[in-house]
Amino acid sequence: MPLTQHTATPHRNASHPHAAAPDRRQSAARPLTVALVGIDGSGKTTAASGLTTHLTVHGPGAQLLSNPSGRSWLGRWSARTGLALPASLAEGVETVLRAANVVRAHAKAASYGAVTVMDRHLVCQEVTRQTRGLDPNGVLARGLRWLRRSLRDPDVTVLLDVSAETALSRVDARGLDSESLSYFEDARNAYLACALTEGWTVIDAEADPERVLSQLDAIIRAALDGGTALAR
Ligand SMILES: Nc1ncnc2c1ncn2[C@@H]1O[C@H](COP(=O)(O)OP(=O)(O)OP(=O)(O)O)[C@@H](O)[C@H]1O
Ligand SMILES: Cc1cn([C@H]2C[C@H](O)[C@@H](COP(=O)(O)O)O2)c(=O)[nH]c1=O
Repeated sequence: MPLTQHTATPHRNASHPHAAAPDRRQSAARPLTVALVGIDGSGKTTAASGLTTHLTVHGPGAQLLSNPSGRSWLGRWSARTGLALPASLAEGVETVLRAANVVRAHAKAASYGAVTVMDRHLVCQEVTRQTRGLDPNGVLARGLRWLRRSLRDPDVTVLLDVSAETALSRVDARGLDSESLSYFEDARNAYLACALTEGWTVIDAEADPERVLSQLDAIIRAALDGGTALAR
């Protein structure tokens, strides 16, 4: 199934350390939502956090919203209890949680005056499902597609691209979970196909974190300057 995406002086928010109120002097900048996507280990969380801090310090302000599926939570629960959900049930839970988190993030982004950085988006779950060979016409798959059509696309979606080998070595070094090289290869190909169809920006995320950050900063500045962000 081909995947398509139809889809300063910061004031710290005590409830979210990465949320900063937009600088009033600069909040004339139109709000912009950027979603970072890519295979596990591509550096989304590292880049999203660095970008949010950078935009908070240098303007125009940013908030970081993660869109997790609860995989790490489920993994920890399994390790603690010695229980494991059947794969299909676990996948269902992940899909529902991802969808709920994305809906909540979009609601928060809509009322935020500066840059919202999203770590993952709905397409991540679609790529995961496709790579795992799940039914593309099941209720959850159709629900994800409906949600993508219903929600406004992020203004900018950036694919952090790394080789399957790099992803595998980073994920192995992190030691939280494990995946096979072929899983990463398939998932990477699915993301690249999607980027081509949707015209996403693809960046080389093999580079060191500072270089990744400077590429992202340039993309955001161009989008803010060039009017990619739509007036709301
Ligand atoms: N540009 C980089 N160069 C080298 N190592 C990196 C880079 N970016 C991230 N890493 C490291 O790779 C590992 C995975 O990074 P991170 O958690 O940011 O990736 P992710 O895409 O969010 O992964 P996942 O989707 O599995 O949560 C971490 O140990 C991180 O320190
Ligand atoms: C594949 C897989 C991943 N994890 C961990 C590794 C990542 O940090 C997060 C990604 O989670 P998300 O909710 O999909 O954003 O989950 C894991 O714990 N177990 C796994 O099998």
